[in-house]
Amino acid sequence: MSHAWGYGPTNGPDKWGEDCPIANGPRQSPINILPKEINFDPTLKPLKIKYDPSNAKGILNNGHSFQVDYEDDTDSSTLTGGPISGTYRLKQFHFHWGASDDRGSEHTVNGIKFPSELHLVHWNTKYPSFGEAASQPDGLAVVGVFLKIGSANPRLQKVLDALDAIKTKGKQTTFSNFDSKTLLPGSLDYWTYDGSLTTPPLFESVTWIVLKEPISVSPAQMAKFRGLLFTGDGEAPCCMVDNYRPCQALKGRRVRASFK
Ligand SMILES: COc1ccc(C)cc1NC(=O)Nc1ccc2c(c1)[B-](O)(O)OC2
Ligand SMILES: [Zn+2]
Repeated sequence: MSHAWGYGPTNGPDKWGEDCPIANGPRQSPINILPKEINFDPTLKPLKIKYDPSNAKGILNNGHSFQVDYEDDTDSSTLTGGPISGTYRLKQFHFHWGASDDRGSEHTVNGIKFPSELHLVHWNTKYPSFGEAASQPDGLAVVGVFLKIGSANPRLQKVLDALDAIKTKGKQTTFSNFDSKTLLPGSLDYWTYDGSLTTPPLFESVTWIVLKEPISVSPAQMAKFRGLLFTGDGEAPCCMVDNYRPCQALKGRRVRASFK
């Protein structure tokens, strides 16, 4: 690809392999989750999530999604337990969504797409920084949460209200005192497998932890996501929608469940 990657017809997921050969690697994400073919693994521990709301720093439109960034210079917002060993620090969270409610998630369950998927990104503190960890096989742990159309989710509202200030690519604003733990569903039951970033550079560095229980989002709230633009100020506007990668081949990988 001569131009930057994206989700359009000339720079979208089926073109990423031109610049990123790992796009066809052995542990690519996302995948379709088939619960009937998954074994409960009694050795899996419960997830332990400890987030400090004061670590929230800012919210940014990065031209592919929007992300809420966290202070990660101490162990005050961490993920431990689950399938991982050691301590992983929360770095950022972001979403993927569709142009309509029938698609938008990256992972699918029995082939079903959800309208959106939340990714909470954590890096392994055995490495000195996120940038170092991002390319290591055990570098990242991402908690994926499906969003399902239903009643308006009050926990999303503060994030949605900030989107007007970051409509175009490159815009950012301060975003403080937000407890991302409130975005999680009641149950922390999860599926887990070894995978990758779902956007270039597609590093095969992610232990995926996909929660079984979705959180709710209303159609009006989904419309707010779709009001963002992929494009920057002064460019021909292009709605930020369908910023999800299609499912990739499992290539023999095992998916485990933390629940029966
Ligand atoms: C240009 O992008 C980079 C350049 C340099 C470094 C070190 C990392 C990145 N990208 C990156 O971390 N993406 C990224 C990180 C985490 C997640 C995803 C993408 B996702 O799959 O969407 O969900 C979880
Ligand atoms: Zn993501």
